[in-house]
Amino acid sequence: MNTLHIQSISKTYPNGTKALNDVSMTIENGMFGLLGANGAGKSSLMRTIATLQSPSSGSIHFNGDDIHSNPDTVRKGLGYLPQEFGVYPKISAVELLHHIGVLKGLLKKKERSDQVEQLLHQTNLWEHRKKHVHTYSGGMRQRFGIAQALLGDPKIIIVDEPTAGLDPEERHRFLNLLSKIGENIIVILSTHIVADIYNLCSNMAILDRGSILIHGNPADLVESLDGQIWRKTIPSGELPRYRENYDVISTRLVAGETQIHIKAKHVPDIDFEAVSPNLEDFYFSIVPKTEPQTMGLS
Ligand SMILES: Nc1ncnc2c1ncn2[C@@H]1O[C@H](COP(=O)(O)OP(=O)(O)OP(=O)(O)O)[C@@H](O)[C@H]1O
Repeated sequence: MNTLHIQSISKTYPNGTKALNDVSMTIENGMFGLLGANGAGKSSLMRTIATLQSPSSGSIHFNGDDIHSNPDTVRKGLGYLPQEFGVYPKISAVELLHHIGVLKGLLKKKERSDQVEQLLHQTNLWEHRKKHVHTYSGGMRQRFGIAQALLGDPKIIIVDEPTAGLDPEERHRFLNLLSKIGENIIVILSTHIVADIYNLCSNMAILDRGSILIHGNPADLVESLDGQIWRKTIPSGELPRYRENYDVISTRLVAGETQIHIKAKHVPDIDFEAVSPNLEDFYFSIVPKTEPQTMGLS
């Protein structure tokens, strides 16, 4: 079992932005989802775990090693797929993987070739291995990103917003790949897509303005709202009145009509309908309301 122990991490950038504020949690093997709106601090936390930046205070231990005191030891066991992978050189996927493998210290050619071949099969890129990576579709690039992250047999993989811009089929394929990988190592998935976390992750945390609001098992968190979510379709002009009188956690347009979800321990009014809560309801019920909430966290 691998263990990542994050203790009281804070990060303030030189311009004074406080991106992380006293973040603590322990992550073990499996898929861990980090959910939060734009600017919540997800990438800052990912980059700190990946040792690409140091925290202003606090520490992170991976299997007992302090990762910022021993970055080299930790980097060997770590794979990172950043939000922006950058510019791809005009060389084939197989050549690029060999190149990255050498940078990761896989110096024995035979061992490297075996890994590259196995990863190209695992990510379904074998038949495209001779194509230049810059000609790949978005989904293929992301799968290539996972292949390079897995080179060197890491014990922890960090993927930052990996499904942004993928079509539904590519997204499905990519997430299946991640969940298989997550059986044996730690996979940390940062996203603002709630469904991805609910479907894949055994544990998750919600980050809001640099702080962890809650962490736990997604199904348990959702279950804690059982019997407390109510739905009603209303004329959109009446929304302000409902906001005044009820705890409206989210609104969505359904066939041109406004549907609201409210949170209440008892049926709020005769024409509200009880609904089974989902992770979106949980998210909106816990994140402080700064502006009107809409379904979908983009
Ligand atoms: N290098 C930096 N210098 C200064 N401020 C930064 C830097 N990187 C991020 N920030 C700021 O820190 C806060 C957290 O940003 P971060 O990118 O970690 O959030 P995020 O949850 O990953 O958001 P997104 O989903 O938009 O990527 C934001 O206010 C952002 O503008």
